[in-house]
Amino acid sequence: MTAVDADATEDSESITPSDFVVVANRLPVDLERLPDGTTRWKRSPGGLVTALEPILRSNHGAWVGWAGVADVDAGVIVEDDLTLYSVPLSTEEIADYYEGFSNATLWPLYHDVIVRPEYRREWWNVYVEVNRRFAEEAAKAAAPNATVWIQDYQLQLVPKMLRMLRPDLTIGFFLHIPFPPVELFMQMPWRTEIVEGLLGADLIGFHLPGGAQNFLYLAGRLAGHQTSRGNIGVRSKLGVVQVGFRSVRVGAFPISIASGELDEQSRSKSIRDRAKAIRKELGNPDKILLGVDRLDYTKGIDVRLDALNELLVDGRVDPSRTVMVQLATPSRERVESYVHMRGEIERMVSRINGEYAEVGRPVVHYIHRPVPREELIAFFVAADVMLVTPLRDGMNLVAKEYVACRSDLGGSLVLSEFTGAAAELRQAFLCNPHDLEDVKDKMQAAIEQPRETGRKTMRALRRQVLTHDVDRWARAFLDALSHTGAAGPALITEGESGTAG
Ligand SMILES: O=P(O)(O)OC[C@H]1O[C@H](O[C@H]2O[C@H](CO)[C@@H](O)[C@H](O)[C@H]2O)[C@H](O)[C@@H](O)[C@@H]1O
Ligand SMILES: Cc1cn([C@@H]2O[C@H](COP(=O)(O)OP(=O)(O)O)[C@@H](O)[C@H]2O)c(=O)[nH]c1=O
Repeated sequence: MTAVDADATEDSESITPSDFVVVANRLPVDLERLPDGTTRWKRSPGGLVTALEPILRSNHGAWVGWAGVADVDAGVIVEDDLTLYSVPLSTEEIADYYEGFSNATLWPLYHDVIVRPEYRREWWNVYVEVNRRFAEEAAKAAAPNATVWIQDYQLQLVPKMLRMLRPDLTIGFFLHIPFPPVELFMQMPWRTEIVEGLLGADLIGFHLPGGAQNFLYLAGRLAGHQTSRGNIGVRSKLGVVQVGFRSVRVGAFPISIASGELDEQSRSKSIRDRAKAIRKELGNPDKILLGVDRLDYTKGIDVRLDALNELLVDGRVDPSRTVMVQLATPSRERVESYVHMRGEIERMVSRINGEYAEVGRPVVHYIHRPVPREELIAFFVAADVMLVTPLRDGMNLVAKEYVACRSDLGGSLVLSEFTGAAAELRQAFLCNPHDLEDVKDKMQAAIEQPRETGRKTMRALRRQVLTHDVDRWARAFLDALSHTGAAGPALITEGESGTAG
């Protein structure tokens, strides 16, 4: 392991621990290795950072996570009111913990086994070891009676490990991906260890009541604990698991985006101008269809390409007046199923273009690299039809971002029923991605939607997205956590209080 520039990092022994600690697989910054061998930090503020940054800063918070590159020990980085504790991972640990157990076992199992999960003991052993290191780092970062919020499927054992190290802490856990149906979860050879790992938390949050309910049932069946019986609500009616003297709460807290900020950004002149320029660069088509995803088999990029192909074959879409843009960020590129899927998608794009493109006028524009934020917003503003067709997705923030960017009330959203977002965006063109005819019908209806109907629909969608932002999500979860039995001193949060209870 090489150490990063000693001037930028500090020795963890000399740092004051924090009252609020976030623990996630990735830090909110990525370390970049430059061609000359030196490194530099690149901020990657996603929705989670945006939502938590004010709370973190008001509480002199800390973030524990991996810096995104192998074999580098970045140490502890102290910014004004925020301390970053990096957890170094070796090349072998990335292969076994991140690419292996997290993304070739848990990810496919939790996404309805679209791809067959691989159960390998050596991956599990490294997952346990790496989770232990995250727990140890979190224990160092947390002040007495602090609140610690652990994020996502990569770290499901951390709640129990951390509780054993630091019983004084209030511990929350949030799962960003779906929690699977009971029958699928039962495949997992280490199912009891995972359920018990999560039960180390005081509050376990899921996007949807269904996932929370599945977990509640398994806590009784696999770990033998007493559980509450009533239905779990959205930000309300939490379930309870009795773990000895501790009551663990289980709830549904659908995540969202910084919608107000995005709405404002999308109204700027520079974005509007860029959106117009994009349309012109695409040859001024009547309709621009857009897909924006990590290149992941869960996202159903193949589904929408298949549907478009058939609509073209059937003559229901005119290739001279319609263009599709697919922005696909590279993701988990060393995992076999991702390599395979990339080949499939690229074959489908060339097949459509081979049949229907003219010289200088492809029907499908495919970009396989990360797109800068401003450019992405301009694409949202330009697109007439947004295609969000996952086979399964925990939430899907892209769907909400598209809606937040449409203050002009233009555009239509085709949205898979198998996303968390579909539970909130009911007015979208909801489709079943397993039913190709349904996807084709919804795509065609979205393309042909009359302007006035579209405006009404978009107004309703925007009301939902603008009133349920990521700040509300974080506050609802943290308020519920502060009402659990174990809670220490309340955190300083801003604005109204959440509705969970
Ligand atoms: O860190 P990576 O392996 O590059 O993957 C990126 C993130 O993907 C997943 O996102 C999920 O969280 C979103 C926000 O809650 C949700 O909208 C989406 O449906 C999920 O797929 C993953 O859960 C994160 O941990 C990854 O960092
Ligand atoms: C393609 C692309 C996306 N983004 C941003 O990434 C996130 C994606 O979030 P979502 O919940 O839809 O899905 P996953 O977490 O990936 O499973 C969203 O905020 C996009 O705007 C981006 O910044 N750049 C890109 O090229």
